Amino acid sequence: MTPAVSDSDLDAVSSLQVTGAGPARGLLQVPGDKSISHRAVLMAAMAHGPTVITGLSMGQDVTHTLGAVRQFGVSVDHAGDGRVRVEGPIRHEPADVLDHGNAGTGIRLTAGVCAGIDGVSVLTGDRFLRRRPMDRIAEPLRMMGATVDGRERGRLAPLVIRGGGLTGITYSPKQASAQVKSALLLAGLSAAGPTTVEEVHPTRRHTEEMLAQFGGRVRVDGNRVTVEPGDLTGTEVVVPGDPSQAAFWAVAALLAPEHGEVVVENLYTGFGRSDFVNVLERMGADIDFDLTTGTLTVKASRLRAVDLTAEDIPGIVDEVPALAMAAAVAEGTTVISGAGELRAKESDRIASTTRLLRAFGVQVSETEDGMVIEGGSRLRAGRVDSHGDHRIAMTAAVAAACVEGATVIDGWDSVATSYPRFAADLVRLTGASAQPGA
Ligand SMILES: O=C(O)C1=C[C@@H](OP(=O)(O)O)[C@@H](O)[C@H](O)C1
Ligand SMILES: C=C(OP(=O)(O)O)C(=O)O
Repeated sequence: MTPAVSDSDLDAVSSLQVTGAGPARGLLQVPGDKSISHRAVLMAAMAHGPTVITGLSMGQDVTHTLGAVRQFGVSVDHAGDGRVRVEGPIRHEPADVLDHGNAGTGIRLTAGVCAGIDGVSVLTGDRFLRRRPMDRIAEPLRMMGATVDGRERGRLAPLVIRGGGLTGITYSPKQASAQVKSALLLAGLSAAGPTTVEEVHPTRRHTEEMLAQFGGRVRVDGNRVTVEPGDLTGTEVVVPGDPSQAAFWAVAALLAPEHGEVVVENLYTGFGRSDFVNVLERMGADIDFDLTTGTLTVKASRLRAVDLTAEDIPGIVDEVPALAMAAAVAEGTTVISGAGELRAKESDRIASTTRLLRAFGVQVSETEDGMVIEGGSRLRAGRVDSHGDHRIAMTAAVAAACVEGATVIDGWDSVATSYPRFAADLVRLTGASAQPGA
């Protein structure tokens, strides 16, 4: 008999062993959206008057953002169930180093806030985050007038920012990156004159949407977004469920040809986050996303290969590992290209996804900006390393749940950055057993 799994015990294990039972079946709600949660906390900290946030992500990434805003002397009252009261505004430089853990969104957006503060801020993170490029925000923030330094000539964290006295700029980021856009818009709130970001490919619009909600003056015109300097006012924020987390359950319903059926409720329905639904539809999945309720319904289907190119990537940037696993069981060869940005995530996700698929017996080759996946595989249990990347670990877990035998996932503790209790949901929805791995 499988030992009882306590909900949170498995979050902290460094290796998780999953013994498969079949595809996912059932109804669930996923954690509050991580992107929206970071922004809600930062804008609440910048705003005048209290903000009450409900449904906040309880993952470590967002907990680090809450820790960061406390360093600015902002009051944070956390009820522990995703309900938080934050009362700003930030009035001075942080009292200590801002530790963002594993969170790229956390450090880059907070850097934008720090650039607007008259004082010095030091921002850092874990060994994975300290390897990720920061020049993408450092360069434009310098153009606005901040002093930004860091390791490797200001390219890597720890970053040291001396902010204040900014001037608005018009800037076109080289990458399609909502993080870069958001860092500049947050800095622009305290700049002299408007700040405009022009995107090559449109990216998620949470910052634009939430600035408006906090009373900021923001204009969106096609791929151009402009913020005018001004104060924010505290408000109420209800964070919907995270579509990127729902993607794992969609794939978990589809990895076996029969029996899978998952319903995920209360998801964010706005721009740029549910393109994985369209991709799975292109692959032949029986999938429906109700935009009025935010309910995603996925049923077992025979999948076919798909070509994913640079145009597709910004809308599925965090879902590629899960979609690649779906492609492994689809009929035909899937080609993913134009995905070079994936090399700058928590892990080099082109390399780590390729290794992940191979561990399950899939034939896959890595290219400079993507991968070629031979479909029609019968997945087999193996041993996988997450490389410190929650999305690799969660993709491995849903695949492991659908295959016979035991799979060990090393680096499982990375999952707590975005989805505490993922293992408990996995056990409930798939009938798989999960225990600490040896
Ligand atoms: O703005 C955001 O909340 C995010 C933007 C994306 O990163 P990039 O801006 O680097 O593409 C995404 O990968 C990340 O998980 C969250
Ligand atoms: C890339 C991600 O997040 P971040 O950049 O915030 O670390 C992610 O969650 O997949």
